[in-house]
Amino acid sequence: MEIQPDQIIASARKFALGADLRKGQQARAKMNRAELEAMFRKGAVLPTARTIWCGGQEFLARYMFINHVYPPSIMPTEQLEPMHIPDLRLETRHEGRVLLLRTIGHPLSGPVIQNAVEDDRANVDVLALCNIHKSIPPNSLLPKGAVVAIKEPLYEAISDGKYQIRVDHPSDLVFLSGVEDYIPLPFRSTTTERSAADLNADGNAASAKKDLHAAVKLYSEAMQVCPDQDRSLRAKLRCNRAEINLLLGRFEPALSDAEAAISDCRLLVSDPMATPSTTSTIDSTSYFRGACTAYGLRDFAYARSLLQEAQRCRPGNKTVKRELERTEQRIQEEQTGGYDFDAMSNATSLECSRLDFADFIRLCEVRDAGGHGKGLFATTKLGVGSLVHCEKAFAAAFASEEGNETTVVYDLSTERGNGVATGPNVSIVNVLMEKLSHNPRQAARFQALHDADYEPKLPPSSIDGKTVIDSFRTTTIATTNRFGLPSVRSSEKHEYPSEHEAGHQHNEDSTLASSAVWIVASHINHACDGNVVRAFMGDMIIFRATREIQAGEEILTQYCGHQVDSVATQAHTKKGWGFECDCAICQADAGTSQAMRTKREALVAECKALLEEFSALDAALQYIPDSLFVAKAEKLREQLQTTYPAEAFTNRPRPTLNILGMWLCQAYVRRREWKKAIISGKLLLRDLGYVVRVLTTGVDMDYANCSLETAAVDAAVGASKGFFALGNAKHGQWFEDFARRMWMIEYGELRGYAERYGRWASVLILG
Ligand SMILES: C[S@@+](CC[C@H](N)C(=O)[O-])C[C@H]1O[C@@H](n2cnc3c(N)ncnc32)[C@H](O)[C@@H]1O
Repeated sequence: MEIQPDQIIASARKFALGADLRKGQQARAKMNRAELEAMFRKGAVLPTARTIWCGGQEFLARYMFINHVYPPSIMPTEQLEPMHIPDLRLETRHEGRVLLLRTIGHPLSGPVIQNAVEDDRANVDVLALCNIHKSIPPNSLLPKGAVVAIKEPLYEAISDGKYQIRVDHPSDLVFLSGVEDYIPLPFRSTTTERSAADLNADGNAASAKKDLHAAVKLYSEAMQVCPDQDRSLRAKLRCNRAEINLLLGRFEPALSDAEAAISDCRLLVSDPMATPSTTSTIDSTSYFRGACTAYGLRDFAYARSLLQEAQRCRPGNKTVKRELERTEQRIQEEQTGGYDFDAMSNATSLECSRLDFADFIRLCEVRDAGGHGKGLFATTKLGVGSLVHCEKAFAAAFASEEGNETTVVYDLSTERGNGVATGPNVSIVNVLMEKLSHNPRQAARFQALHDADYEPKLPPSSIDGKTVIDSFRTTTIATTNRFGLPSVRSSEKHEYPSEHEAGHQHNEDSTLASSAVWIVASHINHACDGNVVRAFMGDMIIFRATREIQAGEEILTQYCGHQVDSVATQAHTKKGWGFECDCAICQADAGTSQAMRTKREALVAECKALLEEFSALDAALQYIPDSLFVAKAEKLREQLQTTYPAEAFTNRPRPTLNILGMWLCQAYVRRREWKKAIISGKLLLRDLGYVVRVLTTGVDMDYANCSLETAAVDAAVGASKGFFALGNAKHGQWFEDFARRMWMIEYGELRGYAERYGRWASVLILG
């Protein structure tokens, strides 16, 4: 049976209303220890996810609902008053209190990680950790027998009649070593202290088994017991831990370890106990680790200087030489924007979406954009098609990496989900929480992004050895700033609009189940007629100018596709991003009467029906549209045009005309009606805001008010084929060059062009 997301959300909302009525009460009929032990026995698995239908597609999805929004605890554990499980009250956050618990089962992992827990009086319950990145093995997080503090816990009923202590902010859970003096006696650790060398050896063994989280923990424990005077072992431990943190993407702690190891090595040189060969090995390793982490933090200049030091320690080392060359290439890219886009495209695949390229962000700057908050502005004049900005994602979650089982997180208080309205979305928030929690300086950059006035704004701080990050604020920032992106690249066949669909890929396109956040690009504000378009290759976002941009001009992009009119567009931007678009197209449409809008809406529905009818025939037969179809389409197009007040829309895009315009261009090519192919191509370009003048001497094109979409390429291909067929090779070539150039701007590369327009040609041969 098909289940729609709306049904799931409605039943969760009903449940949450019921649960709120029990706020402050004690839980009744809870599971006992035996039941919990059975549920969390070794090897147990959660029931599989439910199949749901979303955006016309079938998905396996798990749902997680947020009913309470609250900030993370900023209190150190020892300053909180201990409580016990029976003190917990439903739907309540227990401020100023702490639960000291021990896990008694084996963790289960779904949208959250759960385990059974007990307090020191043998009361039991369920603990649930939210916002945990899937790369963290549940068993390394909540293994049986772990002693943890849950700061200012939230207790809630969950929809299947059970209860849970819910942790939304990872820093609200603190692992205890068992020696803290506030720990209840039954939870005290009885193990004897082990030497740093033994712990280091265990860390190495865990690392060899790719148990990275265990390895970091062991090296950290070794650091704690390593004698200060054993500088050689300290430096080794730091290098080892840096290597593992590097693999885990925890670059900031990795860099501080590498830098501390470098300082240790400086002291080792003058240490009579240390042998020169050991010192030299540790020395070059620490420089190399430092360089790799600086590279991971995208500080390529610093990475280069550390690699040069590593090279000094180990002249002729091939790995160092190779890394130095790679780093030089990144420095070149960030200075000149001279990317090898073919290499970028070729490097991108379903299996590899995270690319190794630098950012080119030198041509723009972030500054105040008046009523639009901050914005991105050109610092230099940029020509049509020029590369404006290219950036690697700060954090990305790819549907291809996540598999087809998706977690849909839905906030019942804000009625917002991570893509639930139009399609499941993999969890960018979990990716962000992992990155921010271990890279506080990076967290500060992310938290400076637009947060839709979220309160409270807690700066990243370290409490109980953990970086405090508010997962709800992170979700808000991610929702406001992320872009939906294709799993591979924009030019993939299935990622660009089919011939009957106009518009860009945008955030709410259900095919774009992946999403990512780019720090600098997040400052770009919206306009329906933006002056740049974005393309994606893996996790790189590429903006090119669709028209000439003056120095000092604001860079603007389309967040979402065109709606039927400005009222609908403004309602859409208001709902999604909290503002009403006031771009030139929306302003031009403001004078359109309500009667005209209603008429337009009805005509757009008619267009869609007509083109769907045609699609069904076309798919089966490679059908050449007959004259009746074409006449109907032409008439509809003319009627639609009358719904745009002529004066207000002179040289302005009339977005709803694109759908029919694209279809007509192709239809005339298929029917070999070459004059009409040229006329409809020119008309469509005009409807996109280009001013085209075809003179005997050449073609004159004014881009000033254009809105670049695939429709522009279709229009130019139609005109080009028409001119060539009628023997005007000069104009035919001009439009073909224009078509390729527009494709390149829109998709960042020519890949996909031949495939799309080759199909037009193959239909011709058949016809
Ligand atoms: C991705 S951020 C863009 C950068 C943002 N202006 C800032 O200050 O960081 C999206 C937010 O910018 C604002 N914004 C974007 N385009 C706008 C527009 N055309 N008019 C008014 N506000 C806009 C809205 O507040 C929106 O939620």
